[in-house]
Amino acid sequence: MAGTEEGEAGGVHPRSGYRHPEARGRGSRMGGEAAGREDSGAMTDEGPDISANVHRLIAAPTGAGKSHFVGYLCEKLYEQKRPFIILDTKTQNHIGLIGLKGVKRLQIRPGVEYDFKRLVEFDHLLCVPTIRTRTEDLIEQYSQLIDAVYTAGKSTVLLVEEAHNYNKNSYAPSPILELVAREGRGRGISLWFVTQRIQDFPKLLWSQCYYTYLMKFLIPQDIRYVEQLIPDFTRINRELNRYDVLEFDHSTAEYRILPKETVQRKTKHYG
Ligand SMILES: Nc1ncnc2c1ncn2[C@@H]1O[C@H](COP(=O)(O)OP(=O)(O)OP(=O)(O)O)[C@@H](O)[C@H]1O
Repeated sequence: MAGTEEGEAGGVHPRSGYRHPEARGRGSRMGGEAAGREDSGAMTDEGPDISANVHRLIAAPTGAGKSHFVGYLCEKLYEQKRPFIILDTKTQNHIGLIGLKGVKRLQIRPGVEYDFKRLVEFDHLLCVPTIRTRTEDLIEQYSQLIDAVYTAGKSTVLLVEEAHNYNKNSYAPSPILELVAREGRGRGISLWFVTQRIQDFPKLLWSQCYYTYLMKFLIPQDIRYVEQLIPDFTRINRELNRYDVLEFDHSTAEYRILPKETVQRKTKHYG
């Protein structure tokens, strides 16, 4: 693999976190929402833009830093007093977040029926499996929970770990994810999909995301696949160092690189 090539991005320092001028101009689905963010040439310290109630995709290979970054985003939501529900597929992945007061951990046990309608009353919820929960059963229960959130019109961010697992295949999205991706924003629900298998994640769901966050990819087929939605990705990927995060805004085709040093966790990450 090519190493990082500082200075490659048309005179813009690739580590500065500022948008590449050539990436502009794919039109805007978000109206003026992205306006007002000026290029200034200074190092960014503003972090990712999580203000908009929009769906997002976080994708990277295993070990690339997804859950570290997701935890960081949840800390930001928490600071802003914005509700979130994490649907985790691992027992320990996000456990550090329960260090934040009011974050409730719910262990989903196989075969147990939950009153999800009541659970959606919690503002900050971390759902985890037991070590014996099969993925299939977990996805079934999480799908019911997503349905309950949607039905209740609970305004929240739903973080869906291993989001590729919900779908029959990459052309057949899970019905509940498709429904919430299409209609959820109107009910205040943002889906934040997380996946380590970008090629298995349905493009139909990805196309509903306004922001994509990517860490460095190493497999050429994955890079070419990403290029279908982010045309310049081969070049951008070369600019990424390990754990750096690319924030790509699909409404403007602009991007920023968040250097790994800026993705600082307050709670402990056990991933
Ligand atoms: N910005 C960062 N700075 C320092 N270390 C980081 C950063 N991001 C991730 N790491 C470290 O990299 C390792 C892998 O990160 P993480 O667990 O988030 O990967 P992942 O993509 O979620 O992996 P998996 O798909 O296997 O769950 C962890 O030890 C984590 O602490």
